[in-house]
Amino acid sequence: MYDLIPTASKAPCITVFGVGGCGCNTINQLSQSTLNDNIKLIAVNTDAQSLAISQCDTQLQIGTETTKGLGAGADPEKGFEAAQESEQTIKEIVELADVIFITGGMGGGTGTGAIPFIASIAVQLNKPFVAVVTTPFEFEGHQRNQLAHAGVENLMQQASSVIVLPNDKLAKTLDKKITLVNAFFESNRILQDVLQGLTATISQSGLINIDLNDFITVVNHQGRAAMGVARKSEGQDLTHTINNALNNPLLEEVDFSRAKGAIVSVMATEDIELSQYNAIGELLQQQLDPSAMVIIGLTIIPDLSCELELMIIATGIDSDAIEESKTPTKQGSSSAEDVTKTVIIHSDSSTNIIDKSRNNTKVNRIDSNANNARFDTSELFCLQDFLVEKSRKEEQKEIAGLDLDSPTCIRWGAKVIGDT
Ligand SMILES: Nc1nc2c(ncn2[C@@H]2O[C@H](COP(=O)(O)OP(=O)(O)OP(=O)(O)O)[C@@H](O)[C@H]2O)c(=O)[nH]1
Repeated sequence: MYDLIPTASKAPCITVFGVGGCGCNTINQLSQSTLNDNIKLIAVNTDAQSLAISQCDTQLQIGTETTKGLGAGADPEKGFEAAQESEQTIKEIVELADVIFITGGMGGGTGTGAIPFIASIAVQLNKPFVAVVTTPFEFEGHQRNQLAHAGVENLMQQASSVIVLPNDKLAKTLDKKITLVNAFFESNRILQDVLQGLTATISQSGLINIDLNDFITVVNHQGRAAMGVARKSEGQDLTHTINNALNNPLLEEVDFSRAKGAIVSVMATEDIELSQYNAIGELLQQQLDPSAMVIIGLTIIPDLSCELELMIIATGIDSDAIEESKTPTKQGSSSAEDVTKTVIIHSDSSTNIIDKSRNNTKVNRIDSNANNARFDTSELFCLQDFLVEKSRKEEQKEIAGLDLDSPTCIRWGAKVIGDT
């Protein structure tokens, strides 16, 4: 029923498409940070000039015939046609990925038109993906906003997990004197935080890995997705940190309790106590629907600059829960400072070149089952056994005695994936 894959096996290939001007800015920012080398960043644009100044290693100019190297002129039809013209190349890139993130700004031509197209290819090729898009500032005008909202709706037809970062929310939350560039930087940093958290836990670098199939199950829930990040400093209350993550000021106000699933990535120093890890699970269960499938991964980062960091992606939130929850029902609020974080996951990230020779692992979609609560505190107690076992094995400097009947979290040196 299960295949055992040795630790040395490859981590899932995560491809991030940054589409249009906004998407390319995000990708540029991401390329400055330290990322695992299983993450491929692709800057996609119609605008050749903008790509020329991109710092990202892999660039894809789409629609060379359609826009002649210029932008799509705020015409989503053109953006769509441009992506269609480059369908074959997009397919080749998507085919090589195990998990896909697509990011960009809605409201212009390239992002609004090409993001849903790339999403449709991911669906065709049966790849799990999450889309993270911005909506325009109010001052950008009614027409841009309308285009953006139509674009989000269009994307929702393709994507099961769509996270919306309203730029207007940025304007209201951040210091009034902040420059536009810095405001964009804050917004782009959210994606950076989430990606770093996710990749550490989906990859094999986590102490308790999020199984790729669990990830697929959660992101396949139909409906909106939302994400939140927060950090806990010494002496701060854990409940406060969780509330901060659930009330992230830069995101749409959503009612997390209406989510059908959540992926939680915990990053902590080696000093994390079992009781703390346990408390995170219990507190989250109080905040989320009891039937929600919640999966929690843990990554130990010895030189983490705070006590603990938390990243939550909640999925399967129905659209009504977005507009209805203008006033957060949960206690606590957070400031932009709360979401500031620096994570060093791997120091060996190098190139972002796509390796076309790489064999691709086919990822099957799994039917989601909202009533199947995955989070079970009994698993946490296995952690203690796991830690004892780990230190014993480290002393002996050997990996032995894998117990196939044990839950994933207590198997050291092996990753378990479900039937594929
Ligand atoms: N958060 C954030 N939003 C941005 C950034 N750059 C642009 N935007 C937003 O994204 C929307 C779309 O702008 P672009 O991404 O430049 O447009 P495009 O998709 O390249 O489309 P065309 O220029 O028409 O080809 C804008 O209306 C802004 O609201 C950025 O760096 N960060």
